[in-house]
Amino acid sequence: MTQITIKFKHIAIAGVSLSVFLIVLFLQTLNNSGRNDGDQAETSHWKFPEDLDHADYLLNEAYKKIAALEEKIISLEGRVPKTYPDVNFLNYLKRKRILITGGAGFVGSHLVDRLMSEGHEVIVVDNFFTGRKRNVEHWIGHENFELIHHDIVNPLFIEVDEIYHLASPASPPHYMHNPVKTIKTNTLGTINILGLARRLKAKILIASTSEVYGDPNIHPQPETYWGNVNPIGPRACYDEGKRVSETLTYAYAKQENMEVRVARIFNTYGPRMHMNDGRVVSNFILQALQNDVITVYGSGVQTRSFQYVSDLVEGMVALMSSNYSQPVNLGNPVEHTINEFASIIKNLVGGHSKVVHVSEVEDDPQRRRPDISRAKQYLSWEPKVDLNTGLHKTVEYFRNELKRFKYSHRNKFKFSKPS
Ligand SMILES: O=C(O)[C@H]1O[C@H](OP(=O)(O)OP(=O)(O)OC[C@H]2O[C@@H](n3ccc(=O)[nH]c3=O)[C@H](O)[C@@H]2O)[C@H](O)[C@@H](O)[C@@H]1O
Repeated sequence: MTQITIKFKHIAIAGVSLSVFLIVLFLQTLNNSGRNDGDQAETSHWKFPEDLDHADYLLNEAYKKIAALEEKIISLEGRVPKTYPDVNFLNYLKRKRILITGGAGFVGSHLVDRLMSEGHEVIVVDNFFTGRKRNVEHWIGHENFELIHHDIVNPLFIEVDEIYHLASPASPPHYMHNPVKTIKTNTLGTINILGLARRLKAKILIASTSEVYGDPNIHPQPETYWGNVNPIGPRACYDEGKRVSETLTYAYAKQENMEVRVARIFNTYGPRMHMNDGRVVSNFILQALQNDVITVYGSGVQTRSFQYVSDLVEGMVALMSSNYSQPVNLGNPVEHTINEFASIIKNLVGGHSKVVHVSEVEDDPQRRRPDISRAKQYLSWEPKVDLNTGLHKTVEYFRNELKRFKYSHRNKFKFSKPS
């Protein structure tokens, strides 16, 4: 049935194209004969007004036919069933209604995929500041999926069993773009979502960050470390925002007797990172793919430990289903300097990019590596995807994104190269 419909569509489109072609040909002939006859206006038998009227009439008729065919195509397209990724069937006892705030973002959308494929009902709430409909478009229309355009700074009233609260910009250039809004999202937004969880008696997982440790004096960082954050620096809107978010979570848990989970997420990368994300993984890969200079901020001896997004998602799901309510680090403990990371990307992508050192970033944490003993002990979780495997997938993703941008006129002006 689908094939017949598609064939019919092609025939219809071919028919419309042929009609348009014949009409244009006819009009051109008319026009040419008009011009030729005009040269010998005195002797000609050309009846200009009548012919023009007739051409108008034909053109109108053609427009009508095209409009009718277009309508037909739209109605036929509506009948072609959309296919979705496979999902398990869960009976009503096991199936949960799960809210993911920020579910159209990079991490959120991978979590959506995981929970949808398990067979749950997933409701995504996103204000699309950094999230994109494209990240979840493969679920739009699915009976278990709902997408709500909403900013969590305003209260939200829906009915769910569990909440993953991820909504917040996470990349430094994004969260510094509007620091007040970042603080509002992580304070007012978190209060609204905790309030919702309290009303519904729903279990809630808060996405916190390694940034609560600031520029750490203890290495690697265990969850018991209280951190070293500059409260008035450029990163404070996010670092302090997330610290307040954690404080609120435990205040609600104690006062309202709620079940809470807190994931401290370390540097995460993978497909669906935004082209304009601005974090080191996407910047370096895009620079290498385009043979631009690879920009290392500062000396490049600062370190990070990178985890692939599927590992993070597994960690979050394990944390939610555990009985453990204290904060848990989710990250990959394999640590690299940024200089090393630049070489890794350059070797992986190839090309002839040069690595250059540009000015350092204010308050840039100098060392970061998670101590994941807690996650191992309480969640039996540890990362599985090594850097090489994860980066291969991510490079492939960005290669395709660049092709999309090259051939899509719509996107031509949207992507500004990382600098
Ligand atoms: O990726 C993440 O998950 C983390 O990213 C950021 O933290 P940050 O480690 O500063 O992330 P990047 O912007 O990717 O920077 C990593 C290091 O690379 C450097 N960098 C970044 C970009 C670039 O083009 N060149 C470069 O040398 C930075 O100066 C920094 O030392 C966020 O603040 C965290 O919330 C988040 O958990």
